[in-house]
Amino acid sequence: MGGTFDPIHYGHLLAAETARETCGLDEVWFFPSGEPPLKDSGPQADGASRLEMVYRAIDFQPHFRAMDIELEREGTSFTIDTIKALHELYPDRSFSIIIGADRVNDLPQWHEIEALAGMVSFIGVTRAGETFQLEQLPSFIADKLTIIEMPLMDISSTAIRNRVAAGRSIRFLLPEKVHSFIRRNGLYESV
Ligand SMILES: Nc1ncnc2c1ncn2[C@@H]1O[C@H](COP(=O)(O)OP(=O)(O)OP(=O)(O)O)[C@@H](O)[C@H]1O
Ligand SMILES: O=C(O)c1ccc[n+]([C@@H]2O[C@H](COP(=O)([O-])O)[C@@H](O)[C@H]2O)c1
Repeated sequence: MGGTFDPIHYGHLLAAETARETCGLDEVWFFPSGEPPLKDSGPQADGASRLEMVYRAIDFQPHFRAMDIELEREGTSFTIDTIKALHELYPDRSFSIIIGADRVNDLPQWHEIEALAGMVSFIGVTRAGETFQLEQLPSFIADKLTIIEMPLMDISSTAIRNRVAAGRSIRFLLPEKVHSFIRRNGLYESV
């Protein structure tokens, strides 16, 4: 499960856990993007902080791992490059990409999407405020896509950053260990 994770929140964690359970995944690996593709602006927090927040969020979860694979790579963090690297490192594993409904809808715009669809399957998770536009997807994507439902959580990293900048509470939108890291380091206090 890739993401900007700026910061990671309970929407990400519940999507991952629901996908793991529903699709019988062995593990979920979280990889924060270095330079997210298709986003208008880059992350506000640096890569090391976003990775640290992921580590704190998944602490003690035996089926969750965090990877710095995209933070170590230069340039735009295209998923296909990550999957190629993971296939080299773990040739006996097969991979699924977990994405929310917003990302499912923009799959046709992903870099080298035909090749990517040949290498992975996609798990699309419901997201509050987003509707799947499945009829827009070419069959080579639709054939590799499983849609699953999670209890909807109307949480986004943008809303969390805006709340911090406005001096509002972000408690219970993300794990307490992430919350304390944000407060201690003064993250997101200005927009
Ligand atoms: N509340 C949520 N429910 C389901 N999926 C989510 C939710 N929030 C994020 N996702 C999914 O998690 C992945 C990573 O998302 P990302 O890190 O961009 O978070 P975000 O909350 O969308 O961030 P931002 O508000 O900064 O755009 C994406 O596939 C996204 O669709
Ligand atoms: O590879 C691509 O072209 C591509 C385009 C858009 C999004 N992604 C990946 O989808 C994941 C979620 O993206 P985002 O922007 O919602 O954080 C993250 O791992 C991105 O690198 C990948």
